[in-house]
Amino acid sequence: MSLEVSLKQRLGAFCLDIEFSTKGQVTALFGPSGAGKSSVVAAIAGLSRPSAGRIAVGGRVLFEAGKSFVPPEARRIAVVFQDARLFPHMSVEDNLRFGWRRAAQKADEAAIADVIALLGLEHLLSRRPRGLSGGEKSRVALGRALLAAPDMLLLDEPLAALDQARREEILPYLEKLARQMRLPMLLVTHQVEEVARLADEIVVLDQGCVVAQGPVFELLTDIGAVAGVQPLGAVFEAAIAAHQADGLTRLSFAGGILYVPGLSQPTGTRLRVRLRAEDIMLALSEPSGISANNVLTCTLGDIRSVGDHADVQLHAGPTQLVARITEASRARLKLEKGMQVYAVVKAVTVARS
Ligand SMILES: Nc1ncnc2c1ncn2[C@@H]1O[C@H](COP(=O)(O)OP(=O)(O)OP(=O)(O)O)[C@@H](O)[C@H]1O
Repeated sequence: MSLEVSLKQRLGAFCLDIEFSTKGQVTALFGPSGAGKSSVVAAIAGLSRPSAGRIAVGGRVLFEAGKSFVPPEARRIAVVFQDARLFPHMSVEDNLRFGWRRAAQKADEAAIADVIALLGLEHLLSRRPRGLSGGEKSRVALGRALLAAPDMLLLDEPLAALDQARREEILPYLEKLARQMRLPMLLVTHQVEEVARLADEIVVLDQGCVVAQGPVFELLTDIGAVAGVQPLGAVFEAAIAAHQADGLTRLSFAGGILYVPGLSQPTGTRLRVRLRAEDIMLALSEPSGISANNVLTCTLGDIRSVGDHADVQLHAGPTQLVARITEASRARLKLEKGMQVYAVVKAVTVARS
């Protein structure tokens, strides 16, 4: 389903002038604090009225300046905020069922059971929000939003209020959501790791404007000054090729083979892999006698100097990677575009398919 956003809006001294469209299943709205991300969410949800522009979801026009303004309750858009905003006087189950009432639909018990199972809420149903952990509250808020049967889910920094441990607890649920539900999502975040794990497309905002947009696979390795989503690092799809006797799992991807500590999923499972720029070292000849499990043969692409380090694009077959090395190393290795190099990968992160 497509999301088309074009809007102009003055908020005090701040000017929002936004134009983007996406067909991604999960689109990340990324940018520094104060870039305008929440203001865009508010406009899409119908919580504010831009002075100019048009907003459409799946071709259905929700706002067109001077012509139409669909009120928030009729937009079929659910929003999950970082503070969960549960009803304190209702049990978890009643909070969840409230979604159905808002959507003015008859409760579909099978759908409710599915969402409860998806988000692992079975043992919390009779509890009140007050006693729940931050991660549990976020899961209930997600469940309530899903049960409103929206056309699109807006997630406004749903993990921002959580500590690292709670984030790790809820990220797998978001990954499952992204994989199992066909529901398009717009995820507001300023965490690259969340983008890398969840998103297909990114829209980068700065000072009220869109400064870059594109597929996650491209933008997270883009070393251009504007687009660069820091910290840089490649994200790409791989499949489990084999579980080896030495305990490692072999992954194959379009640019080669990677070995990771044993995974539990069966052979053939498709996964998303992240290789951070800082976790790649470069060598001019194929290294031997090293502890790293992964060495990829690559061709050098563009190189960009940033202070005392250089960001180097690498092509492993059709897969684009990026490495961050010191300027001193770049000079010593006399790196130039088109050279063949060996990328020694120090760490591989495996996320959802
Ligand atoms: N109603 C308003 N009146 C005046 N200024 C506003 C209003 N709403 C937002 N702003 C300003 O607009 C700018 C963008 O705010 P917004 O909350 O959209 O940014 P953000 O990218 O979501 O930031 P964060 O990541 O910190 O949540 C900020 O400078 C904010 O102070």
